[in-house]
Amino acid sequence: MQHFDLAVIGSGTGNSLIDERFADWDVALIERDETFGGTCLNRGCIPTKMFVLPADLAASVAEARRLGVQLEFKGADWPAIRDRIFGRIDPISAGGLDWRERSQNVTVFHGEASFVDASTLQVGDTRISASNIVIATGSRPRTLDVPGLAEASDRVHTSDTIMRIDELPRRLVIVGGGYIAAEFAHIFSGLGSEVTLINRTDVLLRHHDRDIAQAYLQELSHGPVNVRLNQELSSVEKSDDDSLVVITKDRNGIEYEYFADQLLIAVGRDRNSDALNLRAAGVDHNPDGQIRVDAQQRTNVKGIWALGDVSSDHLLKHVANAEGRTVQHNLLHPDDLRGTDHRFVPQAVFGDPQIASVGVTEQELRNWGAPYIVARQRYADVAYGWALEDEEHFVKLLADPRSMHLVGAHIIGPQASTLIQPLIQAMSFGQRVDELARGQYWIHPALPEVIENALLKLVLARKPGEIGQ
Ligand SMILES: Cc1cc2nc3c(=O)[nH]c(=O)nc-3n(C[C@H](O)[C@H](O)[C@H](O)COP(=O)(O)OP(=O)(O)OC[C@H]3O[C@@H](n4cnc5c(N)ncnc54)[C@H](O)[C@@H]3O)c2cc1C
Ligand SMILES: NC(=O)c1ccc[n+]([C@@H]2O[C@H](COP(=O)([O-])OP(=O)(O)OC[C@H]3O[C@@H](n4cnc5c(N)ncnc54)[C@H](O)[C@@H]3O)[C@@H](O)[C@H]2O)c1
Repeated sequence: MQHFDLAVIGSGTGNSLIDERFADWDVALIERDETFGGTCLNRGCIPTKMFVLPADLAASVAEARRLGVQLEFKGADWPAIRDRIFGRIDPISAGGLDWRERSQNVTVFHGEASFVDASTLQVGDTRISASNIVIATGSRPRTLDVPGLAEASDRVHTSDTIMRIDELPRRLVIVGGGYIAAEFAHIFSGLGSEVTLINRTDVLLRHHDRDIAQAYLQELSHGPVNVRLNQELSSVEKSDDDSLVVITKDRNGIEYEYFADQLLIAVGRDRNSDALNLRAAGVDHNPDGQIRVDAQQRTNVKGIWALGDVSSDHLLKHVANAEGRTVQHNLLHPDDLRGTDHRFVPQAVFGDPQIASVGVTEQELRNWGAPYIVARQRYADVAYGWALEDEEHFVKLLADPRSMHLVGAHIIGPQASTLIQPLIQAMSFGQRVDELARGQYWIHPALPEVIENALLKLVLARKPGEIGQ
């Protein structure tokens, strides 16, 4: 049996952690999928955002009209967009595998890894052992089990397959109300599909601050997407003209029918720990399959580490990357272990509108009974917002009135994912609201003035009894 210094399971973030500092380690990298490089590259963050940009351009026609510029949307060439995107991504994935297979010290195993014991893995017919094992197996789309879904599988998709379809569907039904539903609703409605989004509750983007989630729902409902709330998928049939008939039920048992060409299921993700035979290694996990790790990314079994979607509370690539850096450091410096900083994890939804957030929501602060001050700043009330003729969008900031540190920042509107960065920085480095607002220039009349003004409102919101240092 071949022995390695390190075995890494999963070629997403797992592959990135094997850098030149491991040049004198004998490493095994195991991947079960045909494509190399994991979710973000092949079927996640990167292709979705490459589709979002053309959708943004298509949607800008309506924006332009409001500003007196007559643009015309003549349609989207889906095959050309798809082939451009995957014509870029697929070679990166193939090139990554090729490069890895030629690495002197790394052996790539193609197959599904499972534990035989705490230091032994089975991959197909091959058995290997390793002094350290990193589990970086990610997550996969959750599927639903309703009648008719399997029979219609050629037109039922998850985020794994929807981006590769042959043509832009005339009618797309999306089931789900989270990140993936929001981003694909924008992509397909922007490019010209009739999109119906069905969610089982009355809240979309449920983990976001309630004001932001409500504003998003309002805007989506008044835009090109047909939003249907409080309905659950109950079955799928085919109509006489070969359309998909998506049948849902509300809480009173009333049935609804939607006709579609394609159906996208976006109801969350399951962690890829079920195939690993964790019991053989004694690795602890939660009932939902989330592998338990400490701040140093160690499982309960010495020498077994985990990172990314399979173990993290945050299913986000920047978090997987940060956890990967922790594992790298800790493998290389076993006497000087570091932890991953999960204090201020930002996230952005690249829908229309964009949403970005970091820190806690107002609802969380209320539930905890924590003191807070809040400021809301509309885009409409800063100069660049005038240029945008913006009416709906805003920044919402939450701070601790005693320390004047930000505890939450939530933005809905143009460039939200970029605007939020100075707030993440301030929270991470412990800058006070007043320092951030007045300790630097804010370019006039650029859009970040919406952040500056929100910060100034927070300064004014502090009552005399709440003066900090
Ligand atoms: C549509 C979509 C859009 C997204 N957009 C964003 C975004 O904009 N920003 C963001 O931060 N995050 C985004 N994410 C989330 C992000 O893609 C993930 O958080 C990230 O890719 C997780 O990385 P990972 O290394 O943990 O897992 P992965 O990249 O999924 O890698 C795990 C690998 O392990 C392999 N594997 C699993 N089990 C085994 C086994 N037993 N043996 C061998 N190999 C195995 C898998 O095949 C896979 O290749 C998005 C996700 C999706 C689905
Ligand atoms: N921009 C980004 O950073 C980005 C983009 C896409 C995905 N992601 C990551 O991927 C994760 C998964 O995304 P997601 O959108 O699949 O999950 P999600 O957890 O964000 O949303 C799942 C949605 O499905 C609904 N749902 C669950 N079960 C259902 C059922 N049986 N019937 C109908 N609806 C049901 C839920 O109410 C919820 O609205 C996200 O949590 C996020 O971390 C991030």
